[in-house]
Amino acid sequence: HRTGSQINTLDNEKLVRPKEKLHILLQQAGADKDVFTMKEVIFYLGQYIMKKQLYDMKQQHLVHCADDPLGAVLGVDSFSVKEPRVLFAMITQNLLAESQ
Ligand SMILES: C[C@@H](c1ccc(Cl)cc1)n1cnc(-c2ccccc2)c1-c1c(C(=O)NCCN2CCN(C3CCCCC3)CC2)[nH]c2cc(Cl)ccc12
Repeated sequence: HRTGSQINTLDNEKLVRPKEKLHILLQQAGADKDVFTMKEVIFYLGQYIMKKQLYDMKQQHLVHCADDPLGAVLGVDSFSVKEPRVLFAMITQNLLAESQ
């Protein structure tokens, strides 16, 4: 059977190029390059959510981003960090396929 979290089943070392709006958020979280591994995109988005305190203080797995550019980038008002597949799908829509 498969071990590890479902996050690990996605290729963390694949290189991706964020689209403009997502790239701006990653830069605000401290990123200083144009091409990232998925692992780095996730790390910087986590930093962004922390820095802007977008997570729910009571239910810390909930992220409220309706009034933040993150909401416009992901296309949702809020999400749960407990749904990595949904999250990866929203993030992937903001990535340029590096192979093209
Ligand atoms: C496992 C991981 C994750 C990673 C990918 C996915 Cl698709 C889901 C979930 N994760 C678990 N909780 C979080 C999280 C929760 C609230 C606020 C910020 C981050 C994260 C996220 C990380 C991250 O790099 N996480 C490092 C350790 N986190 C523990 C939680 N810590 C905080 C939780 C809230 C209270 C303060 C500590 C921050 C460091 N990057 C993310 C980016 C987004 Cl778009 C969404 C969520 C996360």
